[in-house]
Parts: sequence; C-alpha cells; structure tokens
Amino acid sequence: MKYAVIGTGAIGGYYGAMLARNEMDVHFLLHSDYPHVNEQGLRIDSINGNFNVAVNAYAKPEDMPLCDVAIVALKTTNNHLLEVLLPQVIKYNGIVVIMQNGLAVEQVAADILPQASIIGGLCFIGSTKIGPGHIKHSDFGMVSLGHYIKDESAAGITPELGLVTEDFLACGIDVKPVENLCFLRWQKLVWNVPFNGLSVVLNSSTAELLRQHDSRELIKSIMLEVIAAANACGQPLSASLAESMLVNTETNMQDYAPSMKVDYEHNRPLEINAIYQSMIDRAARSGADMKLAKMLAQQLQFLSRDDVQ
Ligand SMILES: NC(=O)C1=CN([C@@H]2O[C@H](COP(=O)(O)OP(=O)(O)OC[C@H]3O[C@@H](n4cnc5c(N)ncnc54)[C@H](OP(=O)(O)O)[C@@H]3O)[C@@H](O)[C@H]2O)C=CC1
Ligand SMILES: CC(C)(CO)C(=O)C(=O)O
Repeated sequence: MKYAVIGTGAIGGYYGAMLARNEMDVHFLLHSDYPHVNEQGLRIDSINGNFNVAVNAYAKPEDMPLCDVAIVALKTTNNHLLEVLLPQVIKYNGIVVIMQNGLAVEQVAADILPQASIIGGLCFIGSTKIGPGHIKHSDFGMVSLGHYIKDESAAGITPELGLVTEDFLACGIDVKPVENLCFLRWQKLVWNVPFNGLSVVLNSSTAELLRQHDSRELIKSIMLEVIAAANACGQPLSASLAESMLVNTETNMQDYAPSMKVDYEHNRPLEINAIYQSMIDRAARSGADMKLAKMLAQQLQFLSRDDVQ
C-alpha cells in the first residue's frame, strides 16, 4: 500500500521512517523541515540503533500522490487542518491511521471521509523531534491499533486493521491490533491525564512526581477518577490499574517529560481538548463529574494564555 504521513514529527517521523527504510512506499508531508528533509532525509537516533533514510518529501499536499493509507501524526491542536489536507492525499475509501493521544480524536477524520476506514493508533513510546528531520527515540516503541466506530463498541479485528498491522510488523514496528479501541483510549488516558497535565502544572518529570508522597497520591486520585469515568461510559477498567500503572512507571519507565511538557517548554499549544475536554464532556454525558480532571484542565488553560508563558 502507498502511505502518506501527515505530521512528520516525533511520532510521524519515527514510525514513517521505520516504514520507509523497509522499502514501503511512503510520502511525507513536511512543514518547517521541508528543505532539510528533502535534501538530507530523516535521521533517527534510536535505542534500537541509529539510521538515516532518504524519503519522498513534500511541502504541499497537492504535490503528493493519492495514497491508500494516511498516517495522521499532527498534534491534535492542528486537526482543523485535516479538512483541507486529508482529501488531497488519500483515496476517498482509503485507510486513515490517527496516531494521537486523546479521546475520540478519530471523529474529525471520520466526518471528513465518511467512506474511509478509520484506525486509531496509541503510541507507547518516548520520542522527540530534536532538530530538523531529526528524531530521538529514547524509550519503548509499541503501538496499539484499533478500528474506530463512533458508537464506542468493539469493532473487532477488521481486514483494514489486519493490512496495516501486517505492514507495520514487516517493518519491525512492535504493533498490537486490538478489538476495542475505545477501551484502550480510556486505559491510556489513565496515564496521560495525571502525568501530562501535572508535569506542566508542577513543572516536574515523571520520577519527580512519583518520588514525592503528595504528588503520587494526587496522581493516583486522578487515575481513579478516570477509571470511574471509563466505567460510567461502559468501558470496564479495574481500579487496580491505578497502582499497577504507578509501579510500572516507577520501575520500567525512564524518568520522562511527557509530550505535553515538551510542548509547554517549546511554547506550543497544549492538547487540552483532546486529552481532557473530550473526556470530561463524554463522562458528563454519562453522569460522571470529573472534578480533578476539570481542575487540571482549567490550570492548563490558564498556563496556556499568551500573557502567562
Ligand atoms: N512524542 C511522543 O513521545 C508521543 C506523542 N504522542 C502523541 O502523538 C501525537 C503527535 O505528537 P508528536 O509527534 O510528539 O508531535 P510533534 O510536534 O513532534 O510532530 C507534529 C508535526 O506536525 C507538523 N506540522 C505542524 N503543522 C503542520 C502543517 N500545517 N502541515 C504539515 N505538518 C505540520 C510539525 O512540523 P514542524 O515541526 O515543522 O512545525 C511537527 O513536526 C500527539 O497527539 C501526541 O500527544 C503519543 C505518545 C507519545
Ligand atoms: C505515555 C507517553 C509518555 C508515551 O508513551 C505519552 O503518551 C506522552 O508522552 O504523551
């Protein structure tokens, strides 16, 4: 299949480069890095070995070929661009893979391309763009892929999900197809909601947040609130997940600056709507009031004001 990558940063650059170096037909839409990547390709510094790959780079979507699959790895704060970008790079009945954090982030693409298959991708990776076309992959790398359906039920392992999974596996990407995307999105939010927001508000890394008794307790309370909301929305997450995620972060993850902290430090918009507001609104529709998540989102909104940063 022919692949388009929209958003060639930490995620799109890394996974796209993995596909390209294994001779998949991949076409990258670039933004500020176009001149550099067009000349020098992508450079990946990875825990699994560094590599450079020459790529098909484009500055404009209209110059790209129509692809079978579009990997969307923009920040969700740029998803309003998809209405113009997607129809130019993908066949109307193609496959869109949304590799972003948050809840229901697939809906934008589903509205733009009603005939397309929409797949959500959850990335468990530490990756950062550290220079033009230069990505540092520092931890993990696993991706879970699930087929999106609006009613939040389990779509199962569909043929389109099978095709993308096969290509990713063939390129050495650690990929896991899942039957229920929505369940998994809630499960990942149990981690992202406390850690992404608190790392910004308390100006701390994951290890710093976990070392201190009060912040560890706060993280756990927020995790339990997300778990309760997931259950109210019909996604049966167990309360024991909170402690096991905390222990896993303490023992198996490096000290880490979540992607929201990296965005804040670079003065970039924060993914508050995708990671907080959609979840808070969805929970409210099922009668769950997410007081802690709301407070964290309000603090993040305050810090995002132009006159504060
Ligand atoms: N980084 C990580 O470790 C993880 C990230 N995620 C999620 O993955 C998603 C992507 O994040 P991440 O890869 O870190 O973000 P990055 O900011 O690294 O990448 C986004 C890319 O989009 C590009 N872009 C911006 N505007 C345009 C445009 N108009 N046209 C084309 N490209 C554009 C940017 O280019 P430029 O730099 O030139 O502006 C940038 O390279 C987010 O939802 C994030 O939460 C999930 C798990 C881990
Ligand atoms: C969970 C983590 C750290 C990636 O694995 C993440 O989602 C982020 O940095 O936003």
